[in-house]
Amino acid sequence: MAQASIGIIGGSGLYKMDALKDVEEVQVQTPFGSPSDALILGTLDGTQVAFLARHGRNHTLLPSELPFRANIHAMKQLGVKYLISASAVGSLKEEAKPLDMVVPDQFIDRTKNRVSTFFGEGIVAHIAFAEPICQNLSKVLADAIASLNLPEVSLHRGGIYVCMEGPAFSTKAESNLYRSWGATIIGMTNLPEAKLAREAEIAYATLALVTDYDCWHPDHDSVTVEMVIGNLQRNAVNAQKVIQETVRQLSENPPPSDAHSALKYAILTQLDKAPAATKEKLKLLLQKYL
Ligand SMILES: CSC[C@H]1O[C@H](OP(=O)(O)O)[C@H](O)[C@@H]1O
Ligand SMILES: Nc1ncnc2[nH]cnc12
Repeated sequence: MAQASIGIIGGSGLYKMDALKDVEEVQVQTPFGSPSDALILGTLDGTQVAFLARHGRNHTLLPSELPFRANIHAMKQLGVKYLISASAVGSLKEEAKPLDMVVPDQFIDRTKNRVSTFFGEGIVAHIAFAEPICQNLSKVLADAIASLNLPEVSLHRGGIYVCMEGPAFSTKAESNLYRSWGATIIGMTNLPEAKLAREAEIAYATLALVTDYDCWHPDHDSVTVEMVIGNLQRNAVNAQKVIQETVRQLSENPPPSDAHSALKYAILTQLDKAPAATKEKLKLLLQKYL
C-alpha cells in the first residue's frame, strides 16, 4: 500500500483538498471496521499526504457515529506520523471571531458515548494525556497560519476545545458554563481522535476554524448548520492554504514529538501473557513493543 507520513482529516465543510495531485483512493480495512470513507492519497507540492473526510464525503455520519478507531488505524496503516485535523468550531470568547483560526492546546471532555481507546480485551494501557495535542506540530501549524498573513483572519495560539456529544448544539446554560470554565471553542469531534492518535503514537494537532459564536453572544444569532457551513465555505480556501503551507514546512523539517513514543511507558499488561487474539488485533500499534 502507498504510504504517507502526513495525514489530514477534514471536518464539516472540508470534504476534499483541491490542491491534491496524483490522487489515488484507497479503501482501507482495519480490525476496527471501515473508516468514514476511502482515504485519498495524493501529493501536495510533491509531498505525499493522506486525506480523510471525517463525516464521509457526503456528510452522512453523526459525530457519535464516527468510526474514530478505524479512521486512526487506517492513517497508521498508511504510515502517518503527523495528523492535522481541520474542524469547524463555535467560539466561546468574544475575541475569537467567526473566520478566525484557533490552534488549541487543551480539551475538556463532555462526550458520553464514544469509544476512545484501542485497548481492552486483555491488554491494558494508560497513555499520558496531560498535553493532549502535540505542541511541536501545533507550532508548525500556527507558524504556517501566521506566515500567510491572511486578511481578516486572526490567529489564536492555544486555547481549550470543549468536545460535546451532540448532535444538538448546546443550551445557553451549557454555553455559559463552558465560558465560566475559561474554554475557548466548542466542537463535537476532536477529543476521541486526539486520544486514539496518541495511542497510535501519531502526533496530532487541531486547526480549528471558527464558524459561529455558539449561542451565548447577545449580539449574534445562535449557531445553525447553515451558519457553520456558510462560514466554513468562506474560509475553506484559507484552510487549504494553511494545510498546504504546514505540509510544506513539515516535509522540510519534521519536528520530534513525544507522541511518537507514547506507548513506551503506558502498557501495564505483560505482553507475553496477553491474549494472542488481542495482540494480533493490536499488532500495528504494539509491534515495536512485542
Ligand atoms: C455542522 S455543525 C456541527 C459539526 O461541525 C463540527 O464538525 P467537525 O469537527 O467534523 O468539523 C462539529 O464537531 C460537529 O460535528
Ligand atoms: N457551536 C458549535 N457547537 C458544537 N460544534 C460546532 N461546530 C461548529 N460550531 C459548533
